[in-house]
Amino acid sequence: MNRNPQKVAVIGFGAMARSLEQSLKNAGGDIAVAAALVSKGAEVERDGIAFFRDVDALVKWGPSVVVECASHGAVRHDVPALLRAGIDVIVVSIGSLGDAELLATLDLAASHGHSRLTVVSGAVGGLDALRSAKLGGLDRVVYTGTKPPAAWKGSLAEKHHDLSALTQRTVIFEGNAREASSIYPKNANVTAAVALAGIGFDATAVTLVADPAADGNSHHVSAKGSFGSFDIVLHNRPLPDNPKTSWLAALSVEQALRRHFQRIEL
Ligand SMILES: NC(=O)C1=CN([C@@H]2O[C@H](COP(=O)(O)OP(=O)(O)OC[C@H]3O[C@@H](n4cnc5c(N)ncnc54)[C@H](OP(=O)(O)O)[C@@H]3O)[C@@H](O)[C@H]2O)C=CC1
Ligand SMILES: O=C([O-])CC(=O)C(=O)O
Repeated sequence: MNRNPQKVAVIGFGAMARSLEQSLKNAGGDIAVAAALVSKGAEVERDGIAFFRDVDALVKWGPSVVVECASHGAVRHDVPALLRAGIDVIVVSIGSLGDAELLATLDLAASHGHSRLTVVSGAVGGLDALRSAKLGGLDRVVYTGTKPPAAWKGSLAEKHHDLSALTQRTVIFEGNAREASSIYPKNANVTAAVALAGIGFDATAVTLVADPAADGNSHHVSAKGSFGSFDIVLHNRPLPDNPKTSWLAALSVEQALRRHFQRIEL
């Protein structure tokens, strides 16, 4: 297994990847983003980073681990090839895993390449408790996500609501995690994290809200089962470059990457 901390690559070089790169740089350790797979038309340059526009070229470069910070499409089109090539991948666009066929493809690719796919906790928390509670039996898991109207721009919510004219808390989606994570691929990956840790994509109830009074992205997970019950609420600050994405999601990627290089996982 290649564990060279200087051969870390990212997929995508948007708000989250840039936050990760800067945070690692500020920390000054030996883990650094050294390569990035970016979209064909992307015009990006950064000292010390090799940019690739094709997954095969990235495989040839030989990353020790790849951190996906891009999109559901990247998980679908690029991650299987990396896993098959024996490269471990950390994914953040986990709403894509609501597609059972894709999940099976990734599993097969990892098995073929003797590699490992790690799913981050992202912008949400309490997943360890949810995973434990699941073993005793869960009756109900409910997720409610609230973001300011601007964070829903460019999503399906815009078709049904005049987001800039909203004056009160407005429910923009009610359903389950499978639908939510697929309809809102840039806003509802957290529903997949909750679903995977708990009672699955179909049984996890989801409500998504646009609230002009919200000053960040809130995530409320409510679970009930044989263990008892819990309610966890996170009030996350967004990344400066992307109001959709919580800073905590970028930090969870960094944390997963640091763990990848630990001999003792803390
Ligand atoms: N698990 C969680 O809690 C969270 C997960 N996310 C996920 O993280 C992703 C990244 O977030 P963020 O950085 O804020 O988003 P940004 O939109 O700021 O950046 C994403 C970047 O990835 C690029 N990109 C998209 N698809 C590909 C691809 N197939 N190959 C290479 N580059 C690609 C985009 O380029 P271009 O525009 O040219 O396509 C863009 O530059 C989100 O799309 C979402 O799926 C986000 C928040 C929380
Ligand atoms: O970052 C967040 O607050 C949540 C998010 O966008 C997602 O789950 O896709």
